[in-house]
Amino acid sequence: MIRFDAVRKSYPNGTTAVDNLSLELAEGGITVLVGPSGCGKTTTLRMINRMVEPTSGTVSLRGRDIREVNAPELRRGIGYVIQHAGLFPHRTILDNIATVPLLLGWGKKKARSRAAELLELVGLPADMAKRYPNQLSGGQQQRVGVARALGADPPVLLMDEPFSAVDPIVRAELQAEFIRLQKELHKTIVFVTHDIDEAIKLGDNIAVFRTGGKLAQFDTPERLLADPADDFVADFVGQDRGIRRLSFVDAAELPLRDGPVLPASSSVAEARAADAPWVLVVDEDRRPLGWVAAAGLPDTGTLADAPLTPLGHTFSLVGDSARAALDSALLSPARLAIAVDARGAVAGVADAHEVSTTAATAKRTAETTAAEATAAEPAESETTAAESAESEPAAAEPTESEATAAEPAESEATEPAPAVEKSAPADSRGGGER
Ligand SMILES: Nc1ncnc2c1ncn2[C@@H]1O[C@H](COP(=O)(O)OP(=O)(O)OP(=O)(O)O)[C@@H](O)[C@H]1O
Repeated sequence: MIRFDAVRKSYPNGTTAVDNLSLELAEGGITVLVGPSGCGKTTTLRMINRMVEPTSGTVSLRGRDIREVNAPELRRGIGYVIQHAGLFPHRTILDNIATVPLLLGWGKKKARSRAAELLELVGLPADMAKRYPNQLSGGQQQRVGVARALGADPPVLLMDEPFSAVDPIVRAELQAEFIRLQKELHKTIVFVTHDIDEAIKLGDNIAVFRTGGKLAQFDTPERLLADPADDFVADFVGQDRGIRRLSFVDAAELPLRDGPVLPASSSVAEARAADAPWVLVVDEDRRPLGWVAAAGLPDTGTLADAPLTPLGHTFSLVGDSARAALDSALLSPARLAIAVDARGAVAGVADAHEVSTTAATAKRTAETTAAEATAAEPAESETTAAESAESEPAAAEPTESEATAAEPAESEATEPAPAVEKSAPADSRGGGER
């Protein structure tokens, strides 16, 4: 969908913002660009909608060199979301969202009805339509920013640290909402963040950049965690990557042991015979009721008479990850994770060590799957290469600073969506906000 071929961007002051970048971004997926401050993430993103022109190399969209497409036309198909949302302060929320449809000449009625749909799509109540941006919280404004970028239903969305300016709780909500939206919309999204946790949570693929604008690794989150290309990437993804990786291991792959698991009708003598510090007590359908400590067993009777300690969390063999199993083990009074099947019946137990040592096997699984997927991918389209070869050489373009300065925000249907008002410093280099 989006392809960088040997792309370089350097500035007259000698800074190389992006150095020899070759990268292919899949259609309909989220690619996250991540790395330390100043490593070239934003520059890379802005080269996709021609807010920044490469010094050399080629960026292509669906096989077409983007220099062949005039910038306004290109941007019509590319939504753009920035930190702080960059909303127009003197326009209502509805009119903010309707910006791009209006610029495209949809007519007020149709544009506003589309905006109302989008307001709902991003999870905001209809009565917010008439408010102004300063009457919304940061998280709500950010949702409006996303809605506005989706105005003309662009196939591509560029998002530059869209959730960085809100507190961690709102941020987690926005991320969850974003994942839900993407499941519905299947946009091709390029997402910039400096936060590796956010990258792992959201990315189908992650490009890790190092200072100097060099690509350090481009991989799925699973492979990034399992097999960092070098010390820089290993450091960047963090010391706890082993634990993070468990999120990508299906709980159904974990080895389980049988117990001790006993029905509440079992005798105390049977529980003692199990010779374990804790016994898991289940009902007649094997649904877990609680733990009983060997030390707390009554002298006689059944387990129904024994004092039960609450279970903590169980994990499901259907849909949960090994990470949920690890949490379950660590939070369990017996230090054992309880696996339940689709009916909620106990399938077995595992301790934290058993869960975490599956990482080694899981690593092989993830690698094999990735290798198989790569092998199965069709070769690059011949037509694409031919089309590029036949195309006219691109005309000389204004520099990005000229282009940005010269384009008044609301002048035409050609601004990157959303357009940035002249007064809004959020996305301007001189504004010092980023
Ligand atoms: N117009 C410019 N003139 C000179 N240098 C620039 C210009 N724009 C960006 N740079 C430099 O290029 C490098 C990459 O900048 P870029 O904004 O792409 O990094 P980033 O990874 O997005 O950083 P951050 O996470 O801090 O936003 C930085 O060193 C930056 O100072």
